[in-house]
Amino acid sequence: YGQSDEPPLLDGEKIQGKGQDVTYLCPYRGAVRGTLTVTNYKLYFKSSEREPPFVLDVALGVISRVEKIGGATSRGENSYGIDILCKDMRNLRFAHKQENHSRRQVFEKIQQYAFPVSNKLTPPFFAYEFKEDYDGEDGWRVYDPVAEFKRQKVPNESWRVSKLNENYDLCDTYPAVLGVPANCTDDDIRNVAAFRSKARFPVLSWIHPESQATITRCSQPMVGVAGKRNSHDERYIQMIMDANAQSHKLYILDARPTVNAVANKAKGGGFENEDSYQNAELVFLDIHNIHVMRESLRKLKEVCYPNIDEAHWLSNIESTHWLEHIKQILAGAVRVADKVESNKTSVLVHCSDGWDRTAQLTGLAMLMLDPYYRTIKGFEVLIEKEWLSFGHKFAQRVGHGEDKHSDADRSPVFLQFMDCVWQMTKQFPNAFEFNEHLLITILDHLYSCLFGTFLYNCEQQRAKEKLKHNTMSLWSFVNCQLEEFTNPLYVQYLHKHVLFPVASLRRIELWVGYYCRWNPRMRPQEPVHLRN
Ligand SMILES: CCCC(=O)OC[C@@H](COP(=O)(O)O[C@@H]1[C@H](O)[C@H](OP(=O)(O)O)[C@@H](O)[C@H](O)[C@H]1O)OC(=O)CCC
Repeated sequence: YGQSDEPPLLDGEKIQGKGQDVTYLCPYRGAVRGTLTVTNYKLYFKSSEREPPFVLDVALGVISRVEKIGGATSRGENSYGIDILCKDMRNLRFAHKQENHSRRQVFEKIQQYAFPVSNKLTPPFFAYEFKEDYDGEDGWRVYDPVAEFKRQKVPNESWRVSKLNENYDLCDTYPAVLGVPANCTDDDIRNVAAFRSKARFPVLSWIHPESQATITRCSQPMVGVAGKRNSHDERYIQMIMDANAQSHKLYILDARPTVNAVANKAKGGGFENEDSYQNAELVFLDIHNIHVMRESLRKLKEVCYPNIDEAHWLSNIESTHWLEHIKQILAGAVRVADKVESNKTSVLVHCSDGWDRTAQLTGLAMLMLDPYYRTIKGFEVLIEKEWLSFGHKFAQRVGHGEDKHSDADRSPVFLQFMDCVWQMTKQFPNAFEFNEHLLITILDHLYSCLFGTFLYNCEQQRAKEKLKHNTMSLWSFVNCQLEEFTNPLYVQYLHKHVLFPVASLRRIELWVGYYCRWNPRMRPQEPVHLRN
């Protein structure tokens, strides 16, 4: 056949628009002439004069902003076209010929299908139209909360599995199935939930198989400026402590900087007063909020794309503070893991809402403490449990389908978690069954909206949308080709269970494989065919 410029189409994918004789202004390879095709899922550019052909294959979900460059009167070379800002650290610029009148159609189709929620398309995401067999793998069956509790030998004499939230009317952002102290009553739970922000009361994340020390998680107590107390909350935390016979102490690790924890009092929130929680020790971990992290990544993108100023590389990276934030998160998780493992003492982790920094800390600590989560299936369970089922607001933090690129609720919280996981794989190269390609693939599909896995903000919404029935799980795609995502250096650790990464800046590296992935100079010569 001739060199067709038609994109390969997925099941359910249809071409919506096409621009002939468009020029992609590649920051590294210069101007590339070719054809730009827009479908209901992706943007596909293929060069017409190069051998081998140069291809760009970009899921529309990764687009954060589309702008027209130049107008009818623009005369300069390549001064008339489209600028596309992406969520995965790159921008794409295409030049059109005015006389072709192709820009409008292409621009409008990209806008329409990159922001299906803002444009009220039905169904709202391509995930609802995409079907694939994946050798019969069903990723929706990877995680079952009761089975995961069973793997942790819960229920036991100290912890029970509660279905009080099965209709999500106790806490609408929590999972239906929860681990709670065995001797607390449902009424206790209702009273404790009333004292915690958004009813996200302390529940079990992980229990140490030998010591029975636990990691529990929650949101901030509604202490407020008046310093309100709640005897149910205080007694409940005592029950968590008593559930661990090894220790008469409990650490409450508040992820926030103290200034923000105090500021939250002004909105009725705040933190536990140690006088009210007798045997608890409160520690602040100094991890900044979603706004600081969003700004930090914005600066990092500026430094990494498109060109890298070799002379100022290190000082530019330092000025983004990104690596300090990564270090702070990893150091916080090490403290959680150390208290549980070395001190055999239970830890309660919280922040303001308990769905961003708390998920980072419990997830990372569980990776350090339990080798199961370092397997591919176990890592999938960890993401389903500590991130998806506990209501990390993926749709809002990523902005799925919305054209609100400056939304203050967007923030790279999950990306930071994956960056910390990558740091751990660098420090322990044979402790993880999965490789860097799995981490990058998960992040690509955090944006792509090809799978139902990361859609919406909490379990209740996902149940309502019947995602398990109407969409494919990302884990189907992963589990049908495990060899692609397996770390060849993996040694099934039989003895050494616990990993303590060194969370100091001298050991933290910039994840160039992700942040500079589009810059061929930063990577061994990439194949010309750039697939996302
Ligand atoms: C006088 C008004 C005081 C006030 O608004 O307090 C509110 C805090 C906002 O609280 P912060 O904790 O700084 O910031 C919050 C956390 O990032 C939280 O994530 P997580 O799950 O990790 O907790 C997000 O879900 C919230 O959207 C965000 O507002 O704002 C500040 O502390 C800014 C500095 C004053």
